[in-house]
Amino acid sequence: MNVLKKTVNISLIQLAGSTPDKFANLARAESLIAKTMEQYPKTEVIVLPECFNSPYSVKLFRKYAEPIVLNDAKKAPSVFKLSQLALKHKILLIGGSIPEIEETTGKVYNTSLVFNSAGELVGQHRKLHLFDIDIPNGITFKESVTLSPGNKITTIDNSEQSGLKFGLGICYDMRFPEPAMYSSRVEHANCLIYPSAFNTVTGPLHWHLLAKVRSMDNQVYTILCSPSRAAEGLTDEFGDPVYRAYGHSLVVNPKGEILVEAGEEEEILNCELDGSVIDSIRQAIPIGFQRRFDVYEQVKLADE
Ligand SMILES: O=C(O)CCC(=O)C(=O)O
Repeated sequence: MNVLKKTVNISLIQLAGSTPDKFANLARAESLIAKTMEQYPKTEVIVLPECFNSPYSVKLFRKYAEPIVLNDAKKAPSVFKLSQLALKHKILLIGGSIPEIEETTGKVYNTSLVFNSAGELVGQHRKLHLFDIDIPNGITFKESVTLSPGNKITTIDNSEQSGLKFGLGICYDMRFPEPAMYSSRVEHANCLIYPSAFNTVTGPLHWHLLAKVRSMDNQVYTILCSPSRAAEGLTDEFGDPVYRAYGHSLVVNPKGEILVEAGEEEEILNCELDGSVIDSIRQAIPIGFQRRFDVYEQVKLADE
């Protein structure tokens, strides 16, 4: 079932990599959202990148973390700002992700917040799969040093307003086909959205492939939004190299074709998602109902 009955105008903001000043990062997001609305006034949905308000560093996530409380600019300035911006511009805002602290447990999560055009929080996703990898002579990263994983698959239904019903994941989550399939097949999402920040080692290897395969397997749109790439050789307050995101934010259609793609600099992308493309590819290549769950019973997720 495809609930995307109209076209949706969507913009992705490939924001400059976050500085150590949280309020400067929020102000940057605010001004780029305003610029997007000026340049692309038909925009109904805006997507921001992973950790857009904080440096991407396991040593710093806790310092930048805020609780998810509404209407409290002091306690949760990023949450407040995202809500205000969604309301001001009357958009569905997929607010990248921010480090979240759960006050009752002291646990820190990498969390994506979604606000509707009334500025209401309509969904949130805690990164389900933490980015713990070790590629010799490539990159070592261990989010689990400070972050805890979320425990649920997130599908957000904004079909009444924008037409979008989307599976929401954060970066490394895109490597796992099961939640994407669950959102698309069981919950009938028409789009998968991943605020992300791949790097210069795994980006060239897998970024485009992953976006295309998630779209192709599920015959839905896939949207990846990254920060722009930081200059080479910068170090942070600990003397550690500043994380260099891959860039290349993009939108892939349900056929697996890239519709728009950014380079490595700060950039705004805009495109239209068209629900009829989902219907036509599903008719032409009907893998949705050709599945043989009678043969691979154990991986059955839902009947067509
Ligand atoms: O999966 C990858 O290669 C990169 C993932 C990542 O950078 C992240 O989850 O933040």
